[in-house]
Amino acid sequence: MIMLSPVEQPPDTTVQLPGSKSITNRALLCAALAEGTSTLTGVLFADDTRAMLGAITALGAQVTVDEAAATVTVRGTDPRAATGPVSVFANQSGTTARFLLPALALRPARGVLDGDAQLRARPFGPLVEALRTLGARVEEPAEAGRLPLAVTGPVHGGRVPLPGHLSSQFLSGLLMAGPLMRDGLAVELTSPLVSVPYVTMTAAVMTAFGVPADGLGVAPGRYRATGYAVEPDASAASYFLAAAAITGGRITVAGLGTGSLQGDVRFADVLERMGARVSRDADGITVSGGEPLRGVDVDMADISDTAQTLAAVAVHADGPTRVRGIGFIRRKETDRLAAVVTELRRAGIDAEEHEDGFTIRPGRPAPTRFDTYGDHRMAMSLSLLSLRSPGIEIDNPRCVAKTYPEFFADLSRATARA
Ligand SMILES: O=C(O)C1=C[C@@H](OP(=O)(O)O)[C@@H](O)[C@H](O)C1
Ligand SMILES: C=C(OP(=O)(O)O)C(=O)O
Repeated sequence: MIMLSPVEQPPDTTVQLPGSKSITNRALLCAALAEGTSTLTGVLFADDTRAMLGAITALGAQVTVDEAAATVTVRGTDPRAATGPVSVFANQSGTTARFLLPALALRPARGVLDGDAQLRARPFGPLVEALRTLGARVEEPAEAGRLPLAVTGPVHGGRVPLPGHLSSQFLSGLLMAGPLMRDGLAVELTSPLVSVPYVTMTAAVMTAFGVPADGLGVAPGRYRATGYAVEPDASAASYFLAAAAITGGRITVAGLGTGSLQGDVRFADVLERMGARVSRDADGITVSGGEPLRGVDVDMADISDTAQTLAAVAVHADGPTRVRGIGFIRRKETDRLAAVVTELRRAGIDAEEHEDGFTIRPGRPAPTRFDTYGDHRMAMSLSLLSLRSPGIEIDNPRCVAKTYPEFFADLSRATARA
């Protein structure tokens, strides 16, 4: 449990955040599949990226880590030449699991993929079906469409139908393995794609490793080793930008410029619509207190990792906030719609769950010990309620280690609290 106290004065600071989880895990996988040795800088070290480091090592890549310098070198491998069985444990990491399964399917040997209980509860069915269509044998020893899974390739590639409404990670994972498939890959989406900017990010990272890709297909080819600088994490940035909006202070997130690959930088646009003052340049994003915050009606299907952050901001607005388009976040680390509404109600806030989102009405949070459901984003978002209200406690705060082990220390420093 961690107890947080309100800020004494609004922050006025610049923060340097750890590297993007999503970009780190893409760059690690592309480097692992590349010819030659790549050097990645600005790398995130957290549970999710450690899971990916373990996974690419199991694939046969040679990895050297310099955590203090946030640097990893990766000598790539060709999984198509693999001989023996391997097993990969993705822990709680959706990206690691959904990106690794297609990579394991490149191997002409058996690969087993598993994760912890939280990840075992998340869907893999569309990926299982797609890999079968592409020529792999997939065993589902527990439950259909759930981890653990065992895959034996090699996949030959070609055309494949894929639903898009559950997660974009299936598409990203298939695309990254695509160039190593004999026939390349052409995906036909059978339902609307969620989290679209993450697929654009996938294509951008693939292109940086020498394989031009669009968001739906890729020709056969090899990745080339490269030097790659990972941007700071834009989802992590949402907590700091929200803190500035809630307190009326100023926080600049360095290194997240207008050219960012991460869709979640658009969380700042939502704050701007709520009345916060936002400025962006090539080096960073700044939020500084503007007018009193207004409620908004917003579709967050592209930036759903920031929906819980917005719920915390919405508590401090002067009218209701309605968030739409994110029914699929019920299948993340927890049912995030139910969790955020349940916890805000626990603090006496008027919050309502909808099939596709939630409505939050402003209020003053009562002293509350919040449950986090083992979801790092519940912990990080709910901690923002402490900025202006006393008596806020967060249960199991260590769950932030999934993507941001130093979150509480960094938030305390940025908002000048002990
Ligand atoms: O591809 C990625 O890096 C991610 C895609 C998103 O997941 P979905 O596509 O499942 O929404 C996001 O929530 C997750 O944190 C990271
Ligand atoms: C949903 C998330 O992660 P993943 O799907 O990569 O486990 C997240 O980081 O909020």
